Amino acid sequence: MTNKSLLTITRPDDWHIHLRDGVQLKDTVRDASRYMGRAIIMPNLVPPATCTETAMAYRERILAARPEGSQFEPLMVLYLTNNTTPEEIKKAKATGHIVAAKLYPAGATTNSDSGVTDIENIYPVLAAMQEVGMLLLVHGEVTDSSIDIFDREKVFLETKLAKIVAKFPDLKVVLEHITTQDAVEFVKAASDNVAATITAHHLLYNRNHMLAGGIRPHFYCLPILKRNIHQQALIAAATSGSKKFFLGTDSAPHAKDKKEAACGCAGSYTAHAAIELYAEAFEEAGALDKLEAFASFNGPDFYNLPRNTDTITLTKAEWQVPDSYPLGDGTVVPIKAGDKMTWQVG
Ligand SMILES: NC(=O)N[C@@H](CC(=O)O)C(=O)O
Ligand SMILES: [Zn+2]
Ligand SMILES: [Zn+2]
Repeated sequence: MTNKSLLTITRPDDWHIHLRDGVQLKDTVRDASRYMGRAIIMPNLVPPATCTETAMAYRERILAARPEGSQFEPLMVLYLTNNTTPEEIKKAKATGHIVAAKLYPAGATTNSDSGVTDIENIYPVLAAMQEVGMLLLVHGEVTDSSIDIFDREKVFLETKLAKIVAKFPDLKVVLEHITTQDAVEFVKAASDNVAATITAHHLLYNRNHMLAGGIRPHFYCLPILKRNIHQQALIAAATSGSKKFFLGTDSAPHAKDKKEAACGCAGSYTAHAAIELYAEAFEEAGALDKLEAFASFNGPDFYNLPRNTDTITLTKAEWQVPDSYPLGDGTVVPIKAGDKMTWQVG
């Protein structure tokens, strides 16, 4: 339902989020579970969740960190390494709680050092995933230091992902947090087994927001914000009505001092206002009527899970984002810190 000041949609889910661990968990889970029904929980912990036991133990810690009465459901993901076995995939799948495995090319992003060094190393694992129906989630960037950082996603599609989807046509693949027109085109041209998540920050911002008139470290995330034409292509994809694109915030908190540093960490925090940020982007594009499918239908449909059956309501009401939020024993500076937002849930 839409009218001038209210927007009611089926309860959304977040198909890509980092909740971290330890003392940070109660803060990240509180924000993530505010209205998201489920979330795909990224496994790039230190050390990463590489086996069924560690992923399931992490799930228990997340469940324990939920606010009283919360029904928030964490959907777990195995972190693929060169040593992952097909047996581990089958064991993980049998739990019913581990729904995907994540390919981090080694060194591509935050906590990816244990990732896969050569994708051919995991072909037997991908075959097992295809067989049991476990999704492959991909951080799609090459790590070759000779490739320009702004080209790493495009080169990954051409040199790596094209091979994977050709060799494993029945494997369901989600290209995570896409940032380029090239990725939009790749996903559109691929079979129905290939989809993509899009973050709110890649819909709202381009590299000028990060680099023009001063460097703004809280916009620094991977894959890095690209030029405006890519932002426009992402907006067009998200609002197109195509079932291949869905909500994944990639909300990735780092403590303030780890971002505001000579060598700052990659990752932007958006879970404090996830659907509100997407609503601003969709409204700006004149496509608020497309938000529900993107946020609440396309994800569960692709994962073969039921859609949520209840609703949330966004209200057109201005509020100011705090300068920071607590994050364990430190703080995190969220996207739009100190700025006004125009949609509110509640
Ligand atoms: N997106 C990021 O810039 N950072 C993520 C990792 C990731 O999703 O690549 C993180 O864990 O901090
Ligand atoms: Zn990533
Ligand atoms: Zn991520």
